[in-house]
Amino acid sequence: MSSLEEPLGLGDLPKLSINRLGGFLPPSSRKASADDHNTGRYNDSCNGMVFHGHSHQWHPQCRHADSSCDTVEIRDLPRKVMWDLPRFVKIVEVGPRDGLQNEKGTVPTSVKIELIHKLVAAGLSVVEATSFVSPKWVPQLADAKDVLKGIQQLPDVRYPVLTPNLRGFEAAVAAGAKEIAVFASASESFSKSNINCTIEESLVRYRDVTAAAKKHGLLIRGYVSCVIGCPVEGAIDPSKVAYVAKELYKMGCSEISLGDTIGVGTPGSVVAMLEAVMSFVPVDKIAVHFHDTYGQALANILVSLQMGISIVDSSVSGLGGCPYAKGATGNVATEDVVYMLHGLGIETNVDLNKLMEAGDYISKHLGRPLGSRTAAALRKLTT
Ligand SMILES: CC(C)(COP(=O)([O-])OP(=O)([O-])OC[C@H]1O[C@@H](n2cnc3c(N)ncnc32)[C@H](O)[C@@H]1OP(=O)([O-])[O-])[C@@H](O)C(=O)NCCC(=O)NCCSC(=O)C[C@@](C)(O)CC(=O)[O-]
Repeated sequence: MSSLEEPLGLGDLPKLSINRLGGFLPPSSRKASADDHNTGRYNDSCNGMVFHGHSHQWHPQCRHADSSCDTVEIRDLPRKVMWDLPRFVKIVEVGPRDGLQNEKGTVPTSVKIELIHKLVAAGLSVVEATSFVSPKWVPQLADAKDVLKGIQQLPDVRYPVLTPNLRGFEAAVAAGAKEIAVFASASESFSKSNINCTIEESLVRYRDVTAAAKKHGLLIRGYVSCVIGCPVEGAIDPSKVAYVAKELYKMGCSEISLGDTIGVGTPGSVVAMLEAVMSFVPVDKIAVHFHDTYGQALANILVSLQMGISIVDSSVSGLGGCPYAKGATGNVATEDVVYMLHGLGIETNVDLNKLMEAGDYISKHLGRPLGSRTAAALRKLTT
């Protein structure tokens, strides 16, 4: 990584100036030794804050006088301060589907395919490719078959596609899908406007789809939308989200993605919702999917990580919205998620530079500014 794409976190600290970091971070990620403490080598740079591995407590007042102090790797500090953050987060890139389904104009199939290739080249191991839905409902993705057939699927990369019914499922399999996603809602009103049926009707339908997928040995992702709020019904009770998540899990979804479709969640409401879902679905099977309407998405992701989640959906350049959720903005930008995660010392396997190239490519094609704050800031620094 070049220093410009490096987040101002605990990544490659020697490249960063102490002043820019507010004098807080030490100039190296190696272990601080007792010798360092005695010589006071770290005093200026860390304001006397040090983590004591033996007591598992944060000591803001420590002046490094205790030479027996058993310090932990400084790179690990965020995970200690913020309780057991995961070491690795799997990012599920949803831009080519959730992003492009909301575009007014039609994006050529070749551009969609090139975008997916660029995202995979950036290191993303899951790229949601398209939807096999009714073209009357979502004309933007009417070329689903051509997109899926056109991409060069790599063996270690997943390319899930949305399938709302058996018809979509069969078309997806015929086009080479190895993973499908079913999408239910925790809100009755949204279920009707999005897939034209009640929640219970959708679950019946998805039992057929998931049974067929299992027969074909396909992986199945399950979405619950409106997990915090609905454009019509307002706040959604966490127990409703937990119910739908549990049903999707029971029918064989190996990952349940919880969508704050209109982006109204805050860390407070997200904690309550996740707690309810975690009573029924193991934490390692849960993904979070935040839209950034109120600018809360990164905070919501952080609190989700603190609760043990390690799968995060996001969309390159913040593309997206939902055609049936008026006013909802795009998903949180993948670039911003990667920047935050790398700043926390969490691995993603994603190359931020290459990811930004993908964001640049699609933003230029759509004729709009970069939707990622990280990409926009780094571009300003380099021009
Ligand atoms: C579910 C249906 C199909 C019901 O649609 P319907 O109108 O109730 O059903 P229908 O069976 O009467 O079908 C209508 C027409 O579509 C055709 N059709 C029917 N199925 C298919 C299919 N699979 N592929 C292609 N064509 C299909 C069908 O043949 C018929 O064509 P006609 O006879 O009139 O010429 C429709 O409502 C639909 O496609 N909805 C999808 C809407 C959508 O994609 N919304 C965006 C998803 S985003 C989301 O859910 C949130 C999420 C996941 O991103 C998470 C978050 O952000 O929080």
